[in-house]
Amino acid sequence: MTSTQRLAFLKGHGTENDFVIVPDPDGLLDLSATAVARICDRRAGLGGDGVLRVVRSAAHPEARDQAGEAEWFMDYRNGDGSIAEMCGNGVRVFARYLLHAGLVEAGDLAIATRAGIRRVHLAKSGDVTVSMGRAELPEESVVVTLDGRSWPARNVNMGNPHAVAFVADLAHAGDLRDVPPFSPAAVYPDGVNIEFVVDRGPHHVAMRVHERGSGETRSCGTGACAVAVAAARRDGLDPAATGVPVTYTVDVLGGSLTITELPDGTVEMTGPAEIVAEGTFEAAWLAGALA
Ligand SMILES: N[C@@H](CCC[C@H](N)C(=O)O)C(=O)O
Repeated sequence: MTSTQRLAFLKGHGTENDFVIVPDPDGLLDLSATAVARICDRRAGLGGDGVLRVVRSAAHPEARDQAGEAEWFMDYRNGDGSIAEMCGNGVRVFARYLLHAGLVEAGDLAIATRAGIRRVHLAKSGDVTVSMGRAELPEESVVVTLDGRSWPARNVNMGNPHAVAFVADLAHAGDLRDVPPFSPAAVYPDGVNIEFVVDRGPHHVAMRVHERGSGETRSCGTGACAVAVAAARRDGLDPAATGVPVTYTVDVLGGSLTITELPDGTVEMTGPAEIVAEGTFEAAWLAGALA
């Protein structure tokens, strides 16, 4: 594809974690980190927490081995252009786009991601449910530091890395845009997403998040899953041990997600996904962004 061809985009969000969707079924677009960062720029670009490039699995070198199970690959990029393994809100919006574009039918479908296949239940409208795989909780304890204060945190991997810190007040997360928190680079050599969590009631928590590669966002789906599993273990609950599923409501700045951990260890996430606009990139601007 040359940069002078018309390139379509859509804009969508899931609990206000917003994405620019770029359909590129044949994988022809050379989307550099710089181009993604320019597209996600909220003043000089379209604006978004990240980009969802929609590519046929068979046309993407990282997804060819998943093509037998999942026709479409979610090539997710953070707002700074970096690549991440997985995006929970993104995969719901991705599925909603596939239906919107007539590329799939409502019902059950599989989507290829860098973290492996994710199975999605997609109704014609309303919430989308995704099976997010198993959470891994390495034993080592980690510490989250922000603006001179520190909290113990739980290391949770949902395909991508998270540090979950329970705090007394979400205001302790301060202004995450100005002062990014950090956690030990030895544990997280590729960076980490950091969640600050408070209790709201039984099986009900609220979080704020600083995302690797995107800064503070209004929601993070993988983060909400990590938070729910960390909260369950803290509360002495483990579905693998009891055979009883455990559900938490996780409030985020942009809404609410329902997270259920099943006895087989898999985590299901249910939440909204909306397409809000579609258009085409202005050719001259796109040529500059892709240069
Ligand atoms: N917002 C996402 C997570 C996106 C990736 C993350 N920033 C990372 O680098 O791991 C979600 O909804 O899960």
